[in-house]
Amino acid sequence: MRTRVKICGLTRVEDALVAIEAGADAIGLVFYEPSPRYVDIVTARAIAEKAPAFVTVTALFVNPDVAFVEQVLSAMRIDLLQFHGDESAAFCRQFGRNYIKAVPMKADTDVQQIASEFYDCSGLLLDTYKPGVPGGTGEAFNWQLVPQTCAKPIILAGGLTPQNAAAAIVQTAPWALDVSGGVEASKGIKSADKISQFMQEVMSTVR
Ligand SMILES: O=C(O)c1ccccc1N[C@@H]1O[C@H](COP(=O)(O)O)[C@@H](O)[C@H]1O
Repeated sequence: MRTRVKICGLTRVEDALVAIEAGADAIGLVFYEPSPRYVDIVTARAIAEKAPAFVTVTALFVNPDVAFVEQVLSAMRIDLLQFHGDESAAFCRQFGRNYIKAVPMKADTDVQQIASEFYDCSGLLLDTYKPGVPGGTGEAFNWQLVPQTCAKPIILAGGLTPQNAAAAIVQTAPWALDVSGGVEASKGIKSADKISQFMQEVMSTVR
């Protein structure tokens, strides 16, 4: 089985088309204004419209207002919500949509307990913990912290690149990888070459 791939932080239609053509299973739109990958609703809708069937359009939020999430949901096709802040399980599930929850990984993070708290999530996205930075750090965490079994699908994130994607899969056997900065040419702008290399590395590790 090939490990699934989400390419996050798309800010341009042309980058989304490259990601989809390369075989991305999901694309991510960042609705968090401080991020260099932030997309406004008009741009996000133009990107989302390009996603064919079976490519999951994901909306990423960090501690959003309920009204803002609802505004995004009513403005375009969104298949999956990604919460990357301190949102509670009750907050995440109130929209009645499939969602994934980011987990900032520290040495003592209890992933099993979080899986039980977020029992209805579609996956836990394990990302690098960095004080004051909710995500998109471009830094990997200690993959030995990834549990070998979990009640929820594990999505590995944080500092993934074409150079470490295959090792990440071999070492952690995740359901999916989530990459943003590692396939960029510059902040917010994706590199077609890096996306292609990343997907080739993932495809080289079919299990
Ligand atoms: O990409 C961002 O700018 C971002 C901002 C706030 C929260 C999450 C963000 N991105 C997510 O962070 C991880 C890892 O990113 P990277 O590959 O290390 O750059 C990934 O899940 C992105 O979706």
